[in-house]
Amino acid sequence: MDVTFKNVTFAYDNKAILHHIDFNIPEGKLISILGPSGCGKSTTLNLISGLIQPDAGQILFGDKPVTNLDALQRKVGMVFQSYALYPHMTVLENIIFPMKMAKVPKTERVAKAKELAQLVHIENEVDKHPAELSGGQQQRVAIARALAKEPAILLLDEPLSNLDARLRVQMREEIRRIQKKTGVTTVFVTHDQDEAMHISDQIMVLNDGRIQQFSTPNQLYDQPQNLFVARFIGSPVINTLPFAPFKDAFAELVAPEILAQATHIGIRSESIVSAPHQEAVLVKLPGRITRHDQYGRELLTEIQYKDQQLASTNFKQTADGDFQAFYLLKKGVFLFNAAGHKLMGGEADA
Ligand SMILES: Nc1ncnc2c1ncn2[C@@H]1O[C@H](COP(=O)(O)OP(=O)(O)OP(=O)(O)O)[C@@H](O)[C@H]1O
Repeated sequence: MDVTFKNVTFAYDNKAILHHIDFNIPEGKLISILGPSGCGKSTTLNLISGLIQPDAGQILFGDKPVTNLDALQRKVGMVFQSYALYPHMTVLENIIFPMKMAKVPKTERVAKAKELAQLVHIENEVDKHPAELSGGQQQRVAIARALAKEPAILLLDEPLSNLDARLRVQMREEIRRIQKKTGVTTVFVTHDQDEAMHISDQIMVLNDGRIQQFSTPNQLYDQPQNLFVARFIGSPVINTLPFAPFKDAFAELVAPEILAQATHIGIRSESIVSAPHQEAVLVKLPGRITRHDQYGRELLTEIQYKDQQLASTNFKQTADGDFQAFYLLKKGVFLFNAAGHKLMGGEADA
């Protein structure tokens, strides 16, 4: 089922949380809502679920307006950070519970619960109680229980934050697999850009109750619409510097109106190279290597250009203090105006 928000606004006690939000979540896709703490991610999810209602605007599931329907009527499945399993019930009983509430006949619900246990790879633990399971296993049960309702939409609110780093990576792959297998439209809330980038068909980047960009992971990285998205997506974080020291070097490269408006330049670390190979070069600049740091496989090189420091992850090792030319590639260099809007970079032919 696809989900549409039309001009949705929401406030807590007169404090505006979401401002005129418009979006469409396509059917059968996995969408992440990504943004810093307090930006309105859970509020957006709760509006989709029907736990809260908007102050203005419309919410549709498919063609059907659901703005005034509660969570039960909307048929959503929810999984939270805390697994919220029933401790006195076995795994199988936990998965069965929503079907029991929906008065699904007994043999049918037991068969369905076993099928779901298999889907989430928990079939060998069905007679255990939640306390006997690891965090990852408990989250599998929570997902199976949410799917037992045959929800129109599956909503996951930071479901992996209680797991350790390795298990998080494993479980995000699992969620992706389960979502693909079931085809259920899924909305996943996270503040972890790496998680969102790996799991999603599309990512809605929120900041301060406003959608900054709603695109595929690659588009967010290669074609950020503003400085916030450019800085929020990507690791290491993009170099963002004042444009003034670069202005002369860019005079021949960009239109005069862009040159006049640009206040900041964003440069991805891999777009700063010591020698260009096949890639399209934007500009050659003089610089001094000030530092090299090896982090596992990654060599991070610090380059001084005029009074600015740039970090590259795509540089050949040379002696520190060396003067040498470096190159900025076309791909991964962006110019922004004072309001943070992108003026140049990330075009399809770059
Ligand atoms: N029940 C509530 N009453 C009043 N204010 C609330 C309530 N719930 C959330 N807020 C406020 O609404 C804003 C958005 O909260 P929300 O939980 O949607 O953010 P979030 O992006 O999910 O954050 P986090 O990543 O920290 O969970 C925050 O400023 C929060 O303090």
